[in-house]
Amino acid sequence: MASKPSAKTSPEKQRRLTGSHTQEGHFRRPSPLQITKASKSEPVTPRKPSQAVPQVGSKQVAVATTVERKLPDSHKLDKADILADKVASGLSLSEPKDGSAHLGLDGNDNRVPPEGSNDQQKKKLEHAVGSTSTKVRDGTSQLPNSVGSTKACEQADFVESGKSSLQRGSTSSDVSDESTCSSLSSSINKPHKANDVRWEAIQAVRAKDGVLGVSHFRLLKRLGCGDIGSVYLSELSGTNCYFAMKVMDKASLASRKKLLRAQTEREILQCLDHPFLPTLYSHFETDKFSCLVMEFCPGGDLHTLRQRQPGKHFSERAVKFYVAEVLLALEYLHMLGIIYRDLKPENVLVREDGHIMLSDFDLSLRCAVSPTLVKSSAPEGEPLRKNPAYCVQPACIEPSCIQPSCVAPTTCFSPRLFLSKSRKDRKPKNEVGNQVTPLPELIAEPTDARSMSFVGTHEYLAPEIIKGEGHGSAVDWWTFGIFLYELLFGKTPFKGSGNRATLFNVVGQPLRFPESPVVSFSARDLIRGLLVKDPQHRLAYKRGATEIKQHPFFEGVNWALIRCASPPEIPKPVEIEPVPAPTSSTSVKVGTVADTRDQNNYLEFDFF
Ligand SMILES: Nc1ncnc2c1ncn2[C@@H]1O[C@H](COP(=O)(O)OP(=O)(O)OP(=O)(O)O)[C@@H](O)[C@H]1O
Repeated sequence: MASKPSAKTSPEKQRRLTGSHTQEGHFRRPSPLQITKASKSEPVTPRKPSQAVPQVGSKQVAVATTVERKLPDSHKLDKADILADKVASGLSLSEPKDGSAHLGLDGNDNRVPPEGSNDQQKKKLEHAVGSTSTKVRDGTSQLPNSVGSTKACEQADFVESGKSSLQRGSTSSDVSDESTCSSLSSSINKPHKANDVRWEAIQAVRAKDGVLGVSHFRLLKRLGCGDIGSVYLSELSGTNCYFAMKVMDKASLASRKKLLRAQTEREILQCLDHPFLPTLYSHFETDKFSCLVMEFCPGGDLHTLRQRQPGKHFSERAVKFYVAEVLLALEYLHMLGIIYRDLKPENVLVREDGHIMLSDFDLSLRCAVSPTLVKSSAPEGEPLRKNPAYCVQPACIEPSCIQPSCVAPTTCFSPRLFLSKSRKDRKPKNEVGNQVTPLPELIAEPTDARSMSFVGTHEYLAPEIIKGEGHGSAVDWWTFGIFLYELLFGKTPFKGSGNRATLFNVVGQPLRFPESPVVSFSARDLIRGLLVKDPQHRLAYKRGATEIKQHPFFEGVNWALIRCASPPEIPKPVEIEPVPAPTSSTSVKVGTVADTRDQNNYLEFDFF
């Protein structure tokens, strides 16, 4: 008997929406800017359940349900928000020599006092905030064309009214701040996806019909809604292949000055070819919409999954798995010159096989990077290029690209590279025969990147972003530390009673650990290394992921084969009842995507 999954909206991102939070687990964290703007004109609407699950034939499709968090009814513009606006709009695009100068504030006002003198810190930050608000009111932005973004989920633009989920939105200044931007290849070339049945299905349609378009897809369910679009579970008609299709209303993007952001995301997605990053199968445009066809992740997001854990936190073993995969994804992104900037559990989706996929690249920063192989596994004296084992091309930095066959998945977490003393003479069980030499050490950190944008999510914002000092790739290592902390302890370390308090805490409060749950010394040590407020003294500042991978917390992780390790949890497949064959999937003349509705068990709207 087929069972329907409980129909809820997609993993929300409400942490991006502002408001006071009462209890952990009830609110999504917001981001200052979007909140600010949204709150001025309209109250934030709580999420509502999404449309019923469509029946898509007697297939098994795992569709994750999500945990809802209550949202505050309305949001107030607070000084921290104004600071956000100020930082977003009042800064020069040039690479900062001294970030404070860009704020137009006295340098001292912008500096945070040493930890411990919290009152003093507050006063100084208050001062900065005050100056900021004045600037904003005076409209003295140094960037005339910069636009503060409303990051709230403006779902009415895209989907039927009242059916959208609110999202914990990320803050962004929407400033094109790439000071050292490199152009990314736009070719869709994904050698690691060669045997993917979904590619084959798409190629078959292309071969048959010439081009792939929206009419080839059936939209089955809205999975979620972000700042720039809505994402739908879609089936490539008649193929049993499911995709996540992100649909963006071009007029809405243009009116909200978000075209650049959408373009950034598309260009980044086109570049990616990594097991823990999304595959972009196709991109097409209609008169009204821009559509991205991506891999569908049925397991929901890590935020939702965490809510379901006992004590609302993951076991340390599970955390090790998830953060290790995220680390590899970030490493790859940095190697491509992409600073992600929006790491949080909501953006980490769970694939059908339980492995993760980092999503949402519209806040990412592209920059120049020169990946360097600092240590080869080749015997001394042997030139690197004579060692065919490792490829240092950005497209395949992942050492697993040279390990195509994965014969012993359970060894992925067995001690291999970083053996403790007691184990050093012991041979790891089931050691994979073709991986006996140490992995090479590759540094792919875009250390020269600088941005002055205010992007992220309150609880995840790095101090240097809040202070407007200019930031680079180290922000990803800060957010990685917050992410690790949240997965382990079930909450973030600097969360205050409101957004403003949170920002003060991030900048001025020392890191503290709760007494429970008990976590290992190595986990706390890693967090301490990552949550260093001065980015230059932060772990991974210079050598990026390489430094983090060598931390004892990851002892035993087989980086090359982690994609074959057993995940902590595999999403349950949900059987969906069959539906009558549709007559047409995109022919209903309903105007816009905003008119999307559930009809004949699948969603239809007019794309043209
Ligand atoms: N590949 C996917 N598989 C399953 N669900 C997805 C996928 N991609 C996105 N979603 C769902 O859709 C929601 C919105 O997607 P997405 O994050 O891409 O929108 P966005 O406009 O970029 O949002 P943001 O406000 O974060 O910029 C996500 O929260 C997630 O629940």
